[in-house]
Amino acid sequence: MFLCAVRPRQASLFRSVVAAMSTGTFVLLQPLNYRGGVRVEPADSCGTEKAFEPATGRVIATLQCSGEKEVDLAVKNSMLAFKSWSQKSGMERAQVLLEAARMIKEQKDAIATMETINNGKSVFEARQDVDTSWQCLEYYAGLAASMAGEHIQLPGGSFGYTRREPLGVCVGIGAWNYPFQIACWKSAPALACGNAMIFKPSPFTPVSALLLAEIYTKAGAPPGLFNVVQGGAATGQFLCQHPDVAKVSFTGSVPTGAKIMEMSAKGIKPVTLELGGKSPLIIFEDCTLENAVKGAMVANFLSQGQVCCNGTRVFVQKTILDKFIKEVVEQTEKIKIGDPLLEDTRMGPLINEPHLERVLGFIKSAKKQGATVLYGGKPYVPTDPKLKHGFYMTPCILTDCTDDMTCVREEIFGPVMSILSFENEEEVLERANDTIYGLAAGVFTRNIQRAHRVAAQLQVGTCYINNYNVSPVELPFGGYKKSGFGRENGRVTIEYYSQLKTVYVEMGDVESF
Ligand SMILES: NC(=O)c1ccc[n+]([C@@H]2O[C@H](COP(=O)([O-])OP(=O)(O)OC[C@H]3O[C@@H](n4cnc5c(N)ncnc54)[C@H](O)[C@@H]3O)[C@@H](O)[C@H]2O)c1
Ligand SMILES: O=CCc1c[nH]c2ccc(O)cc12
Repeated sequence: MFLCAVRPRQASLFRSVVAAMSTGTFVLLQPLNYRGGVRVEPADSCGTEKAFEPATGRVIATLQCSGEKEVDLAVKNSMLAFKSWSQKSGMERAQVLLEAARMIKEQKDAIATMETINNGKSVFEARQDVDTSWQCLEYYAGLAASMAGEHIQLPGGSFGYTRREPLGVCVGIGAWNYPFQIACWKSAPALACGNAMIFKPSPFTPVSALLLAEIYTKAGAPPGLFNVVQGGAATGQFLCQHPDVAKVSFTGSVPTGAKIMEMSAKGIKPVTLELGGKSPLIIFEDCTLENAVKGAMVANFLSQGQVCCNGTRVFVQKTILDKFIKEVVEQTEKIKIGDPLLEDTRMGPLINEPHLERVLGFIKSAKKQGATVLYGGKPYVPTDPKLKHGFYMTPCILTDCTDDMTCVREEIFGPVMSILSFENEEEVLERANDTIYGLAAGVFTRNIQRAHRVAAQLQVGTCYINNYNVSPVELPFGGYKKSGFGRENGRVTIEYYSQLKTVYVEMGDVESF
């Protein structure tokens, strides 16, 4: 039996314990809320939620969902931290973020192991997520000191200037697919701008946000600057409705996003919504086929397909359809499914049983509607007996798909690639844009004019040319249409975590009536 984490001064012990950890051994024993720089049990609760180890199907924790009182305590505590933090210079804030980034880098394997145990993604991928996480902290540390306003000369020697100021206590609400990374992508710009943050992870993945909270404290953040409250929808509602919360940044589904927006509207709070997608990936006959095939795999099977921006509608030009299908099936057959903590595993289990059933249900309905299951799409039981109750399935390739099928219209959030064919550019653009979503898109072609022409016409927040699912922190990420608004990452995100004050300075006399 292992504890999930230890106090900051025991961090090296934590690293060695976690590094030695194997699938099926982990138990959560410590409190899971974080307030005032320490782990705490919630002051009150509104029910419980179970967190699983998806690889084995074991329950690793039963969470107490934080009630209204606990949420209020967390907000009050964060307001105190905000007072001192918001008065610090950008350079001072940067020092804390840089130290936290250094500690994340140092504990990369331990954090990735924990993420894998709680989420099910392969440890190979989880390490990449941790890299993008510390990079995000470093990036916003770099911007913190350069946050500045303008000086504007006015008639008669008068002038004005603007100040970029923090918002206050911001709430981050996360999805379960990138638990640690989402916590970093929200907290790093928030803290860099001088805000405090209360983060609520998905109840399915409560673990890694706590590791981040402990790291921030150890890096020198004042107690309360980054608090964690655990819980589900009710806890999320208490947070969004709290009058002293200044902003909500949400990552999750469209229906929940709509509710968050409604609650925030009542309190006139700004929101960032990072929602779902059904992104098109367009493969032209003049592409480099090998790259296009790899791109389609990355666009569909990373994190067991549980990625919001996945390119799940794969449009392939008719002239290369057969070659593409043959190659993509060959590559998919090679994906090693199994224990996500093993170094050579590339596909672990899905997040939980109901989600696995839901994904398999989409495949069943695709068949009914006339699609062909060319490969996979079945429950999978690894040979290792300890994994037999895990939530595994084989990656699925669907062909003979049409634009009106459910598998082509709805977000599946699992390893299911729908292949569609097209004749020409004009036609494919119209079909690619025929969706309520607008998170991302991809285009594979060696024709440079075509690549940019297509990118310009796709109604999406991110368009990949000759690659897919690469998210460097320097580039803004977010949606068009029902995939949300606001951005994470990139310089622009500073604007989403700050407000602009204008100061007018009179150099003459006041003119009266
Ligand atoms: N665009 C992006 O950046 C992005 C990233 C990851 C996931 N997603 C999307 O997230 C979805 C999968 O994640 P999920 O199942 O965790 O989504 P979800 O909407 O069910 O839950 C997301 C979070 O919202 C909380 N929540 C649920 N109801 C709430 C309410 N009424 N008020 C406040 N909080 C509430 C949940 O507890 C969880 O923390 C997919 O649709 C996926 O596309 C989007
Ligand atoms: O799952 C969708 C894309 C994504 C990957 N990592 C993160 C982190 C934070 C987000 O809001 C979205 C994503």
